[in-house]
Amino acid sequence: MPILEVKQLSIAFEQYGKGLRQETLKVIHRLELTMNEGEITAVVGSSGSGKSLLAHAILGILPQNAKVTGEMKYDGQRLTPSLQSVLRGKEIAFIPQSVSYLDPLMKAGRHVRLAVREGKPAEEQRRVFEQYRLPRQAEKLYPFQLSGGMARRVLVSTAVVSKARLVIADEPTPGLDPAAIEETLRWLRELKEDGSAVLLITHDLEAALQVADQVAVLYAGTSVEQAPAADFAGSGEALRHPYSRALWRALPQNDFAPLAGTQPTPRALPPGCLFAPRCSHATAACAQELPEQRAVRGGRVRCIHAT
Ligand SMILES: Nc1ncnc2c1ncn2[C@@H]1O[C@H](COP(=O)(O)OP(=O)(O)OP(=O)(O)O)[C@@H](O)[C@H]1O
Ligand code: NI
Repeated sequence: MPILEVKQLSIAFEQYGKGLRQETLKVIHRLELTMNEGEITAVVGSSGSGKSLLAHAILGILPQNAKVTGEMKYDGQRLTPSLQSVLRGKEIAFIPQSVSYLDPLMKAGRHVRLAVREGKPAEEQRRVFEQYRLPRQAEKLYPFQLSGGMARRVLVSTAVVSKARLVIADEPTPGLDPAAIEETLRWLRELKEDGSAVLLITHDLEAALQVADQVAVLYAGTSVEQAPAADFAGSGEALRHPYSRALWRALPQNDFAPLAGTQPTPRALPPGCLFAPRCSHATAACAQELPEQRAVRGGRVRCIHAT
């Protein structure tokens, strides 16, 4: 049984537009994701594709003005707001995109001790600090006194001591040098070896493929494909969606060929398939309606032409 299933997730924001008229901005459209126990699932997509909103929806930390529809299941149970609040920070751990999620008034050691679920908090915290090469004195430091590298280690330590079954890491490698990226990916692999399922959110497909078992590709607020990581190979012939193939081909070790055009914004979405305006295979039928995501060759794809 999957540890997490997201089906037909849609998110809209009620907000005030020009002239204080209320408007509804649809940003996530029928997004789907399945995660298996003990696997690393990468969610890749460019800026604004909906990666962080997906994470926040799973955790139940979307802003008040977000309207959410669709279905999420954790370990076979409906992921309701009350279940989310029970699991959050415990069975489901979050390594946020920004260190600013650390409570500015809480010392690093206490932050980690509060997440300990098994064993003695003080002992576990010291053990994990050693494991992640955090100096003993760091436990007494406030977030603003930590270096960027130390703060990342504190965030990972917090996830590790919680022994979470599901760890969601939002963009854990932005702007890091190659050694720091390697290190962060190693931490994620260790979490997996310790039995956690890891959701790795990143715009860096190359980094994702170093650790992921499955890859979900997002575009303009929807999922276009979920595929085994092994399908990202050769010229991308095993992939099912033209956008996943384009992402793969754009990598430096492949054709390095950028895709022309830009991702549409929520205010200017095309009708039908959201990728159609940039797709060389698009036909008139593509503009009819947003295709459903369906099973094709051991993966899932949202494209009427995929075979
Ligand atoms: N609170 C909000 N109100 C209105 N629109 C929002 C809100 N939060 C996010 N959005 C919009 O939803 C879309 C998806 O945003 P999201 O933060 O999930 O993207 P992302 O894939 O995480 O991007 P990045 O790689 O830059 O972190 C974007 O178009 C964004 O502008
Ligand atoms: Ni984000």
